[in-house]
Parts: sequence; C-alpha cells; structure tokens
Amino acid sequence: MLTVRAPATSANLGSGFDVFGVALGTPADVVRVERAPETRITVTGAGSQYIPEDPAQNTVGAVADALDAPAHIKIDKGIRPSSGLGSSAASAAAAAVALNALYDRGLSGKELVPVAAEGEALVSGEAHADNVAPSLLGGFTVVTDDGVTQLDASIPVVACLPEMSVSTRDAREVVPDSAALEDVVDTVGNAATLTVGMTRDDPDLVGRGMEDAIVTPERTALIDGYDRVRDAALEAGATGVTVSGAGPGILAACHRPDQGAIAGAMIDAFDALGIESRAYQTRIGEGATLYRD
Ligand SMILES: Nc1ncnc2c1ncn2[C@@H]1O[C@H](COP(=O)(O)OP(=O)(O)OP(=O)(O)O)[C@@H](O)[C@H]1O
Ligand SMILES: N[C@@H](CCO)C(=O)O
Repeated sequence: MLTVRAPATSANLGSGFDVFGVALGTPADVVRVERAPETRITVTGAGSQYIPEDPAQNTVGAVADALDAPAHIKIDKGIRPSSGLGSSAASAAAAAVALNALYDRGLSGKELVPVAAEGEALVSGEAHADNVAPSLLGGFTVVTDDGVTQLDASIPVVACLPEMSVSTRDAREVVPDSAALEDVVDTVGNAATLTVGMTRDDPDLVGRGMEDAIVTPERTALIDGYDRVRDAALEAGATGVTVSGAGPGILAACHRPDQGAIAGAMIDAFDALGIESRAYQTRIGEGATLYRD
C-alpha cells in the first residue's frame, strides 16, 4: 500500500490563464493505492457524494489507464469538487505519483504532468495542466506547449471558498474567443510583473500582477458577491485578488500579518449576502508527497 498527499492548487492567478498555477499548503487530497487486477475506486471526504467511483468517470481512473496500472484506489477528499481549488487535479496528481511508484514506471514529476492532465480532459473536456503541474511539483508553475517551468515560492495567500459550485466545463464556456490588443498588452505586463514577484517572494508584485481584463471579468459574473468580497479583501490589506481557477474560490495574495483580517473580511462579505464560506489561510507550498506504509 502506498499513500500520496497532493495539495490543492490555484490556477490562472488572473493574468496567466491556462498557464500559471500555484500549490497551496492546505487543503489536500490523500490517495492510497494497492495493486489489483482491475481498477476499483472508493471516495470518502469533502463532497464525495458528488464524485463518481466509476473509473471511466473519475480522474484517477484516467490516470490508471494512462499508466496501464490497475489498482484499488482509495481517495480521501480534502478538497471539495467544483471549487476552483483544483479538486479533480489533486486526485489525479496523487494517483499519478502513487501508481508510478507502485508499478515502478520510473517517470519524473514533470513526465507525470501530461499523465495527470488526462484526468482533467475527462472532467473539463480539455487536458489543461495548470492545476496538475503545481499539485505534482509544488511552488509556482508555468505551463506552455513546450513543457513546465517550476519555481519554489512562498507567498502568503487566503483562498476563500463559498458554498456554491461552478464547474470548470461551464466556466470555460464564457471565456472569450478573442481579445483587444490593449488588453493583451496589459495582461502580458501583469503576467511579467507577477513572475518577477514570484522570483522575489514579493506579495506586492504578485498581487499587482494578478490583474486581468480578458478572462476574469467574464468569470466573476458566475460568482455571486465576487465584487463585494474582492473589495473587502483589498480593504483588509490584500495585495491582489482574483478568481481561483474556474471559481467559485477566490484567491487573495497578502503579507502574513494581514492574513487573518483578510480571511475574516472575505467570510463576512459573503455572509452579508447570505452565502456561507470558509477561508484557508495558507501559503504557496510543496507538491505531492509519497509515503510508503
Ligand atoms: N477524483 C475526483 N475529485 C474531484 N472531482 C472529480 C474527481 N473525479 C471526477 N470528478 C468530477 O470533476 C468535477 C469537478 O472538477 P472541476 O474541474 O469542475 O472542479 P475543480 O477541480 O474543483 O476545479 P478547478 O479545476 O476550477 O480548480 C466534478 O463533476 C466531479 O464529479
Ligand atoms: N485554467 C483552467 C483551470 C481550471 O481550474 C481554467 O481556468 O479553466
């Protein structure tokens, strides 16, 4: 029996649609695997009632297929599905690491990125890798057609998760087909600013670089109360706020001393609209970790 913990992630970071991602310290999924003649999946934990155990419909089933590694796979969900915190990706990343070890496939973390992305193709229709890459590798990741670049980073963040669901598949349908050149220029500038901020562990540059005028405005319309929560977080000291992944999670970058006030302000802003939420006060952290029992 092998056990892997794979963290939640936040993709896009505003200016890096389908490119940027970060691993979060908490929450995380835990996946346990043992060899079996056929893949069988059991799911417990947060939102497990919404997650199919049929291998043909679960992200870990796609990973087991891709690695030709049948197993009994137990998923303990720490990350609620349809959250914007990379729930489906964390299970896929954990399964990729666990099955790679269980069957001695010898693939590196970077080589496991396209394998785990097969799970994302299953649930969202596209094998976008901006959640599975940071969940596997940790830190800040940049995913392009040429591969993955990873950087260790340690920025404090608050990830606020309201009691509502937005499916990635739906949120991809509102992404515009084209953009005005001036918005593209702004977004490239913001993405560059954010990347420099990550290399310096500078929450001010990272927060400033999270601005995006192309995809994020279309997505915020799917999240009740987004503008109120964003304003509350900024007033409480957040250096930048954006939609986490496809939403409804909202990510705020910050300095450590402001973290508690920002978390409280975001929860209170949702609460004033009659929406329950919880906030993870965490920081950019490590990728998937393997434990041998
Ligand atoms: N192992 C799994 N964990 C979570 N969701 C899964 C899993 N396998 C299949 N699913 C399905 O994937 C969908 C959730 O994926 P989706 O990409 O919409 O959310 P997410 O992973 O929380 O978000 P995001 O990619 O925006 O961060 C649900 O329909 C869920 O049933
Ligand atoms: N880049 C993907 C990530 C989903 O978490 C999207 O925003 O649709």
